[in-house]
Amino acid sequence: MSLKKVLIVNKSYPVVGFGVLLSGSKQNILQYLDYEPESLPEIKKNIEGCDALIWNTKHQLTPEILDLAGPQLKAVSSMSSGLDHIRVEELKKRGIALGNCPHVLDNAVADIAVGLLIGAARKFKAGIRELESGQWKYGVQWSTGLDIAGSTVGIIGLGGIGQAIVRRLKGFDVARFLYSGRSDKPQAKALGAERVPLEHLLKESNYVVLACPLTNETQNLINADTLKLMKKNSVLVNIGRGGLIDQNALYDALKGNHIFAAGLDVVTPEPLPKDHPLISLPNCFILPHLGSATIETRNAMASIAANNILLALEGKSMLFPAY
Ligand SMILES: O=CC(=O)O
Repeated sequence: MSLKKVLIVNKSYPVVGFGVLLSGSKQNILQYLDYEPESLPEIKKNIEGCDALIWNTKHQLTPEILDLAGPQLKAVSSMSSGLDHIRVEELKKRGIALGNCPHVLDNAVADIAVGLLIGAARKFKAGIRELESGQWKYGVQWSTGLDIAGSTVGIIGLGGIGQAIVRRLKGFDVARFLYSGRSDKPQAKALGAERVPLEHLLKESNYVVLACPLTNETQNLINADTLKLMKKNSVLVNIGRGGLIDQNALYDALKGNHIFAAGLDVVTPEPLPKDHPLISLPNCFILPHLGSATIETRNAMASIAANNILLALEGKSMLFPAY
């Protein structure tokens, strides 16, 4: 293999990933950039002449950045499952191989979804606030939340993560699992999940879990109109992307108690400014995008991204090609 330049745009890229890249060829030149919000000018400065990119930044990989890289750019891998930060069609048009890291994070993200669901339904945020401010009261009606047993759970997007969520929640004595999405999932039968139209799912579910990718079709899927369909005592969980929800509409629905609570691992923007209105709400339980953040999962993702790149540079198919 001739000398190659791989640009890793990533904060604290796991050492296993470097190991994989170096194992493929001792001749790869590795450049490493920290993933910071302000790093875009630095990325633009360093990208020229790269043969491959590990693109793990919230910045969009745009035609302008691809032009700056140059025509030798052959391969791009995200270190994520979602590809909403990459102009997929543009890369395809230019003949650049593109890959991602799906499946390996399904369990870790599903764990966080269940954590959010319990945390939101059982008022963890309000309870912790009261505990920390010395307001812990005792009373049979204090801080009462919602049961999971006997409930209907609606999963929007029954992919690998959605399925892992259902598997976990089966242990919680959920009465019914519904799902909606673009296609019938063959796995649904064994999981006992029934495919229904979105509107039906929103009306029937006590828990609505967003586990779908962000696309033009799913942008603001949860908005003022769809929130109105949800039950008053329902909980909304989002482990997909912040853009799936119109956050102003969610704020109004939570503030007005039109729905009971929300549990969000993903928001817009990330990081969310500390004075953001959603943070002020006791019934909005927010985590800082921890979905895939376990040591094992991040190592596995780094290794897949590196293998995607190595394979493409060798002219082979990536482990997880996007097209
Ligand atoms: O959010 C995480 C991912 O898409 O991998």
